[in-house]
Amino acid sequence: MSVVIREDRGQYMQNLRDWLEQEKDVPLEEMSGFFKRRIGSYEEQMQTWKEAYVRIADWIGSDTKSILDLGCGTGLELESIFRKYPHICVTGIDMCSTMLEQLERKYGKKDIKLICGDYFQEPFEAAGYDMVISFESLHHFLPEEKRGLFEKIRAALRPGGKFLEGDYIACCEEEEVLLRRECGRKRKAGGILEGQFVHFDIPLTLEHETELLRQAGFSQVNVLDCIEGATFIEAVKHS
Ligand SMILES: C[S@@+](CC[C@H](N)C(=O)[O-])C[C@H]1O[C@@H](n2cnc3c(N)ncnc32)[C@H](O)[C@@H]1O
Repeated sequence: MSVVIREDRGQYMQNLRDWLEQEKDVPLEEMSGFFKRRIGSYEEQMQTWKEAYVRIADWIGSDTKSILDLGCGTGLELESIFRKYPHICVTGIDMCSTMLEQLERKYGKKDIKLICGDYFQEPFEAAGYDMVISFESLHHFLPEEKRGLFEKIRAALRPGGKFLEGDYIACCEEEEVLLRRECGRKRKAGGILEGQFVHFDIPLTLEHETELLRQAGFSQVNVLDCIEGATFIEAVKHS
């Protein structure tokens, strides 16, 4: 399927440039602190993607018994999944304990295991999951960081398993380059150490994101849809 990432690319890029100029002196915030400070309004903010949260369940195969959710946050993407598959077994990883506490309050009675940690560092059970999902989390990382993570995701899937990524994808190379450059500038200005995670969006273009998935060994990579700027990509691990 060919998807349109932004309907009005020219206007979108102009708005982005204006916003970056307006925010140029705003310091970066460390990742988990960013979400912790916003926990009160977080779920309301994320309603931009309410349709995406509902649609995500359509892409979970009916034979899926176990899911690994990377950057699960408060579990917004799990609502439609649990509604459709109440007995599905979920492992959720997130580095923000405050987000996980909210998830626990909602889904504590479900078959769910929560890990408070960094998904780049946490080991994943080899061939342990039918699906790996991640919604609106991976666009904070550089391609060289994501490449190794995609290999780890592939190894965590059973043969025939799928990785479903729903994320912010840059509409053009200019957006990818502009945001990465601005992130680098802000990191330098704030004296942020290499390897420290900050909340700043550095999405890749669809071409670059899907190429990384192929490089990680996924032979079939399908673009499913783009809903309110969240692009869904399915990467299949062949048996
Ligand atoms: C925008 S929120 C999305 C959360 C959830 N998927 C949703 O849609 O509501 C991004 C989440 O990714 C988590 N996150 C970012 N980088 C992470 C990392 N390296 N390891 C674990 N969690 C991470 C953040 O703590 C945050 O909860």
